Amino acid sequence: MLLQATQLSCIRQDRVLFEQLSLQLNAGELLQIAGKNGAGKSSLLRLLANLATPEDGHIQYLKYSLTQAADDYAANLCYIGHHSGIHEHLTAIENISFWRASTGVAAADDYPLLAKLGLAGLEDIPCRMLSAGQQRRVSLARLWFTPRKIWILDEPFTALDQAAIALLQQHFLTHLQRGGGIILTTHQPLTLQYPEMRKLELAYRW
Ligand SMILES: Nc1ncnc2c1ncn2[C@@H]1O[C@H](COP(=O)(O)OP(=O)(O)OP(=O)(O)O)[C@@H](O)[C@H]1O
Repeated sequence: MLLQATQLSCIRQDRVLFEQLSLQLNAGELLQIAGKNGAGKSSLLRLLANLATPEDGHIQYLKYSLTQAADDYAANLCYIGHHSGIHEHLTAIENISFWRASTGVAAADDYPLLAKLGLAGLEDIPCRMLSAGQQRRVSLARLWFTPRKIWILDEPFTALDQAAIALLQQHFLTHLQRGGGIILTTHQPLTLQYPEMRKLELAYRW
């Protein structure tokens, strides 16, 4: 088991988004968190990414609590939230070089990767000049070179066209086959069959 959350509670603006919520993520598994707008999906992902603390409950990475193993967990996690996380003044190549350097991944020729992501010819212009979908592609490029076991992805398909969604879903499959795990939210249907896939529906609570 990669990740286990036990009896989590989360309160935002005096509203209990969820309580006594437990889940687990195994190697090779994709877990989709579903629910209406405002149900608390992003809030749950932020707890699972150790970016916020639950009101109650605890989270374990392997057999360690996140408070004990925060650094180890961070080194094995790739979290991509609603915002692209790219530096708009830097080019796609510079953004990737920055991520590589900041996560200790060796430098490499990233032009082929950007071409694979449909960004050929756009590698060396500031990202602010790219379209929303192209910026999203740059942001997601991390998933192709970051050797991290757990991916937590908040609406990864936002702004992507069908071809990019298909490419990303195929890459999910490769990651799962290598023993990684994925937790994601999406309002769009997943169109690939994954060997181990579960869906957790978060009810909207008033
Ligand atoms: N940092 C915060 N401070 C105050 N309220 C927050 C905060 N984060 C989220 N909320 C509130 O918590 C509720 C759940 O938000 P969240 O973003 O988790 O929902 P969601 O299920 O991801 O929604 P969507 O499908 O629209 O992305 C919302 O009503 C939101 O206003």
